[in-house]
Amino acid sequence: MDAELFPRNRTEIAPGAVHLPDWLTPERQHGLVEACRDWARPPAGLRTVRTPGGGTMTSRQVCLGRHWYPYGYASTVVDGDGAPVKKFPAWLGELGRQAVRDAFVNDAPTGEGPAAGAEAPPYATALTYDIALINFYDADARMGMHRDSDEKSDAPVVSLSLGDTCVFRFGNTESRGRPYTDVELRSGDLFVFGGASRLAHHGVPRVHAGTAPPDLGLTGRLNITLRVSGFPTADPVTG
Ligand SMILES: O=C(O)CCC(=O)C(=O)O
Ligand SMILES: [Fe+2]
Repeated sequence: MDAELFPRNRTEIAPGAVHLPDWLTPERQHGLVEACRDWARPPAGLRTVRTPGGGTMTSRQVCLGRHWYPYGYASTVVDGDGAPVKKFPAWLGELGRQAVRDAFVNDAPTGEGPAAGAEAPPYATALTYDIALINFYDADARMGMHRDSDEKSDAPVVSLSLGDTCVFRFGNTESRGRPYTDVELRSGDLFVFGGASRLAHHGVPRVHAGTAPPDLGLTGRLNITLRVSGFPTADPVTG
């Protein structure tokens, strides 16, 4: 690990919102980048998202389990090639549960990947993650302040970062403005927001180009958020 003047520790940014630096091992990061490359291929691959006002999002996106479009979920790419959304793999759901377990255990280690045998909060094992939104950011991409509010479940959102470092702005539930906290998310970092922070506004005002770990083989930034849809008709996941 790089020598740091100030070590990066587990930090509770707001009630229910936790940053765990270096949660993913380099090997796990590599595996996730490879998986993202596969998911990004058509059909139902990486696409530019058009907003109802006629704008476009600068990050590009691919979804698993359910297709997100502004502002809802569908089983096909209704605002793209029309193909069925790719399956959400069971192993990704297990990673989501592990993330929640580690995020809400105070002494979760960092730099060693998921903690083995950490005691789970009682609800963590029952969380059925079934949606992934994967955003790819090039050097100029941003994401405006928004809330993740199209899910019908209040389960925590699990966010995994790969590649370039970004500024992640984590705000409040009332407005897109202050108060907010800017957090640097680097490759391998985990951020989980649930509880009182589940509907907090957040965004990505800046990506620091060229900061990805050289060995990762990724130019740009990938972010994977795992969500529980809470939809009664959610398709079963596959391995
Ligand atoms: O890229 C990020 O870190 C945040 C992504 C996000 O907020 C979203 O996908 O809803
Ligand atoms: Fe979001």
